[in-house]
Amino acid sequence: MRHADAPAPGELLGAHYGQCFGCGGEQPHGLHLAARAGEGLSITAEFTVRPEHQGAPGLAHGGVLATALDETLGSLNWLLRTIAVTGRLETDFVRPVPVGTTLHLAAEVTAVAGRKIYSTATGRIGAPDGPVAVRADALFIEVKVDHFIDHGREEEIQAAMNDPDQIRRARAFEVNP
Ligand SMILES: CCCCCCCC/C=C\CCCCCCCC(=O)SCCNC(=O)CCNC(=O)[C@H](O)C(C)(C)COP(=O)(O)OP(=O)(O)OC[C@H]1O[C@@H](n2cnc3c(N)ncnc32)[C@H](O)[C@@H]1OP(=O)(O)O
Repeated sequence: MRHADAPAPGELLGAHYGQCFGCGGEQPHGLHLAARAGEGLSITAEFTVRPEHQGAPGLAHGGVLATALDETLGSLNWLLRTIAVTGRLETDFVRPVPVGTTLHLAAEVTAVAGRKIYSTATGRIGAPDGPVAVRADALFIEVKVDHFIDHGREEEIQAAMNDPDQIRRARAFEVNP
């Protein structure tokens, strides 16, 4: 079920962490992916491929495209107000994606079973109804905030803990009645 306090359909979701390679605004080479809440348990997102994202000349690296899918699927957490990490990500690369392309991504939750959140996403070239370039199916696993505190490098964890905005976000996610 979509959480009662989930962002409204159409609302832009901010970054869950400023240094995130997928969505963070403070990460110069990151994807700067911008996600928006959809209806029900769905999300849309856009990501424009820049020269620093190349694999082959003029084409996006597959791992970067997998990151865009991972980040979009991870954004579904905002609708469940659950903290979850990627356990499994199965990706289909259907078409090459040139530098300069805006990839239009759409993701939805397909099932939740205990801590397991199943979801699926597509990325289309140039427009929300453009040709499909990438697809992914994922399994995210719900974790407590301790997951990050226990495993993250000390200096970034300390910086995050000293950032009231970051703490507020973490707490907001953990409240999941
Ligand atoms: C003050 C600090 C503030 C910080 C605040 C931060 C707030 C941020 C908010 C939001 C952050 C979101 C960030 C999103 C970023 C984008 C998404 C990513 O890229 S995430 C990074 C990549 N992923 C990992 O690094 C996971 C590494 N893996 C693990 O840590 C563990 O393996 C983990 C947590 C995923 C599972 O470990 P277990 O010990 O908790 O649980 P077990 O019992 O193993 O699994 C639970 C169930 O899931 C299944 N499962 C687990 N992994 C599976 C897999 N790979 N395939 C199939 N099933 C799997 C198991 O079979 C089990 O199922 P059964 O309950 O028995 O039915």
